[in-house]
Amino acid sequence: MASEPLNDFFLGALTLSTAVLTILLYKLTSHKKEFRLPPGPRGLPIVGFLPFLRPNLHHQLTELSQQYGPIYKFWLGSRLCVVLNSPSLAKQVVCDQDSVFANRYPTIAGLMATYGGLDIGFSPYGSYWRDMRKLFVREMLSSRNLEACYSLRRHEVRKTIRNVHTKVGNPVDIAELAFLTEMNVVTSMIFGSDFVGEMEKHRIDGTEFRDLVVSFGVVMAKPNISDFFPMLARFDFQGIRKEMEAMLKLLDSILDPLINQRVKMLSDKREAEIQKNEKKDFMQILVELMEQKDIGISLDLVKIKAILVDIMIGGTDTTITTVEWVMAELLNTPQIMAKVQQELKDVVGVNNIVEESHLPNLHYLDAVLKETLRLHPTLPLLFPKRPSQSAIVGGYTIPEGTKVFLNAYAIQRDPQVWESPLEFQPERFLNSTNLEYAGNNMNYLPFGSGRRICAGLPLAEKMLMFVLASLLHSFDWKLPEGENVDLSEGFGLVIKKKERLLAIPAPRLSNFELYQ
Ligand code: HEM
Repeated sequence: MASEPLNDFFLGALTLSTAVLTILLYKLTSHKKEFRLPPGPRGLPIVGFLPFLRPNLHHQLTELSQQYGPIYKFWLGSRLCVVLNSPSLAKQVVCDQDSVFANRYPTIAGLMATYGGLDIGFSPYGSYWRDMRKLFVREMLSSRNLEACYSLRRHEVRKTIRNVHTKVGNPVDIAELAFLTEMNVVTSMIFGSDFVGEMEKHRIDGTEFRDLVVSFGVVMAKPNISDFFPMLARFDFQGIRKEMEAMLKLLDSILDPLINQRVKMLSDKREAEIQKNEKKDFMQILVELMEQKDIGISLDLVKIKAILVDIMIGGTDTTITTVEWVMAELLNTPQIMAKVQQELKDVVGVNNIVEESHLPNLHYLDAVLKETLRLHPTLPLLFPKRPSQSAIVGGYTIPEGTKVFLNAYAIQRDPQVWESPLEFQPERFLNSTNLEYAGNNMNYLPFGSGRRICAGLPLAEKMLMFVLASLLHSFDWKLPEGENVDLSEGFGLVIKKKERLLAIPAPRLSNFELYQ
């Protein structure tokens, strides 16, 4: 945190922030009787707790709960933050007062990346968000549409299996493999099976596009001083706004021609070129929705791009990271890996390939995935919430506009909630009927809860299960000689493994044709 721009900005911030802080303190103390803020660590004048933040925020926030209790506060610059670390506090926010806490706290980079919060994830709670989310969940991710683009997912996953088969006996970087697979699956679901071909038509390089998607995630994860001191935002001390502007320009140059071509195809009514239902991609669904008047929202080019950002940036990194964590946990516990593979043998068979129709019967793999997301929630603090009015939580006042973190990481590893919480035990999910992803059980929140629960959940679950089942059914995996699995975490918005996981595949199926 203590980088050069910080030094520069401290001086400038001093004067401006003193005024803000004085007003805030006056407001709080002059209402002492009504306000009872949670306890919390003291910070420094002006900057608050900012200089003490460590890169792995969820670890630090979990440690602080041991000192200050399940609800505590701290200041980051002029911003009051409150952290909730227990299931009962979570319930008060995402069940009892969900509509009050349904607003987001978007960062400057996040807002820019989503064309000013025109997406689903960062748009403020209200009718626009409701219509966009409805369109996404009911129209794009309806069972019918997910079914309709199954052949696209299948095609890309089979390509990955063929690719891994060429690497048999050699170490494979699992995150890279998961990245290529997910990116191919996602881009083909969005743009159709010949995404690369379509891009080439418009002289766009596929690698450049993938690098751009990665860079979006990196820039969005950078701590931005302008987020803590909004008055300083126009100075853009760290150059994050500038970086984001350049990336958006590049993204526009890639997406605009692809979308415009589809719009033109539709308006020309060149039926022959428009894919039929059995292979409908998201672009086609979106441009068709643009023409419809009864969907509650008037879609345009920019809104379509904002939705695509949610899918490409929000959807891929979380999924890839989860695939890597599952493989790491399985390589670390060979007896659990053996059980997963036995199940695949029983359900799919060794003379067959995995189809999505097998997934509902893979109960043990499902439990492995759930247990992985318990120990390694990719967004451990979910998306911070912003109450639209002052609220009482745990007997304390949370003023309007506070940045509220719901610490799913702490809850999912809490010894008062989970037996042997640090052990990887998928069995705990096998016999429980109420530990689903739907966010109804406050002990388990990897996709969040309430009205702003992950909108991509049906697709995420399908893609994760399909990719994992295919990799584990087709190959045996082992670590390179002398290597152990390192389960430590890296830093970022999405919590990845610190060390890349390398694993060596060996064919598991006797029939060579199943790899073709
Ligand atoms: C392992 C995979 C994934 C995980 C763990 C995950 C997790 C999450 C979490 C924790 C949230 C915030 C919920 C909250 O604040 O209560 C969220 C929001 C969201 N996710 Fe996911 N996600 C995943 C995959 C996806 C995919 C594949 C998509 C899109 C295709 C997606 C789209 C979204 C959207 C649009 C939101 C914002 C919802 C709203 O604000 O209404 N996610 N996700």
